[in-house]
Amino acid sequence: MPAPDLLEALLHSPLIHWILGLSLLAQLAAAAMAFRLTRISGWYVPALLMTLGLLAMALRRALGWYRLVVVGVLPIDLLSEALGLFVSVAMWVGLWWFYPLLKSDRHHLKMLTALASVDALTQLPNRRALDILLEYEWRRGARDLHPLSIIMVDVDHFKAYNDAYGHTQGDNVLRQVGRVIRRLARRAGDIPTRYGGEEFLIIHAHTPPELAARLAERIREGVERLNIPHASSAGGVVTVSLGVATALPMADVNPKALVDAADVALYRAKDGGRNQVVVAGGGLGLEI
Ligand SMILES: Nc1nc2c(ncn2[C@@H]2O[C@H](COP(=O)(O)OP(=O)(O)OP(=O)(O)O)[C@@H](O)[C@H]2O)c(=O)[nH]1
Repeated sequence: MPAPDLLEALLHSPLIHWILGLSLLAQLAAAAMAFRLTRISGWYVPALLMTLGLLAMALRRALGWYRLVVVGVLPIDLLSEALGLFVSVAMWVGLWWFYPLLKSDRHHLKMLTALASVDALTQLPNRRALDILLEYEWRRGARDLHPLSIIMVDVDHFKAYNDAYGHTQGDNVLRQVGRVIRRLARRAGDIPTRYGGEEFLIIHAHTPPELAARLAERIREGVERLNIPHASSAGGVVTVSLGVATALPMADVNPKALVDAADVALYRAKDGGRNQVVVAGGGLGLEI
C-alpha cells in the first residue's frame, strides 16, 4: 500500500478515532477542572484564562480531526493557527498569574500549619503538635528498642495564683515556667510542649527513668529558683509538681497509656504535698 493511502487508512481507523476522541475528552476534562478553580477566591481570572486556553485547545483538536477525518483538507488553517496562538497566550498568561498565587498559598499554608502547632503564650509546641510528635517518637522507639520517657509538669495552686495576682500575671508565670522547661530540656530528642492550661509535657526520647527523673528534678528546682511570689503556696513561691513515666514503646500499644501513667504519677506528687517529682512504677506491663 503506498504511504499516503496507508496514512489515509490509519486516519480513518477506529483506533485513531478513539485516540483523537480520548485526547479531546481529556482536554475537555482539563478545561472543566480548570473552570472549577475559578471558585477559589482570587483565582478567578487566571483559572478562567486557563479554561479558555484548554477549551480552545480542544476546539482546535476537534477542528483538526473534523478537517482530516470527516471532510478532508479544508482551508481552515488560518482559524486553526489563530486558535493555536490564543491557546498559547491564554495558557501562558494563566500560568504566569497562577504561579505567585500558588506560592503565596503555600506560604500561608506553612504559616497556618506553624500557628496551629505552636502555643501562642509559651511558643512551645501545642497539644496538637504533641500528639503527632509523640506518635512519631513512640514508633521510632518501637523500631529502635529504646525506652521513651514522659514528664508531666503542673503549676501548683495556679487557680489561687490567678485569683490573687490576676490572669495577666498568671500568663506571665506560664511563660516563665515554659522558658525554664525549654532551657533545661534541650538535649536532642527532648520535646517540651504545652499540654494545656497550666500543664506542660516533655517527651524524653531514648531515655531511661533515672535520667528522666533527674531532668524532672532540675525543672522543679529551676521553677522554684525563679522566686515568683505566691502567697498560697507552701514555700511562698511558685512551684511545680511533676510525674515521670517510662516505657519501652511497642507498636501495638497506644502511647496515650504512657501519658496516663505520667498523669497518675503527677497526681501522686500533688497528693504527696506538691513541689516534688514522682516516678511511675509498673504500668503498660513493662519496666517503667
Ligand atoms: N493565666 C492563665 N491561667 C490559666 C491558663 N490556662 C489555665 N489557667 C488556669 O489554671 C487554673 C488551674 O486550676 P486547677 O486545675 O484548679 O489547679 P490548681 O489551682 O493549679 O491546683 P493544683 O493543680 O491542685 O495545684 C485554672 O484557674 C485555669 O483558669 C492560661 O493560659 N493562663
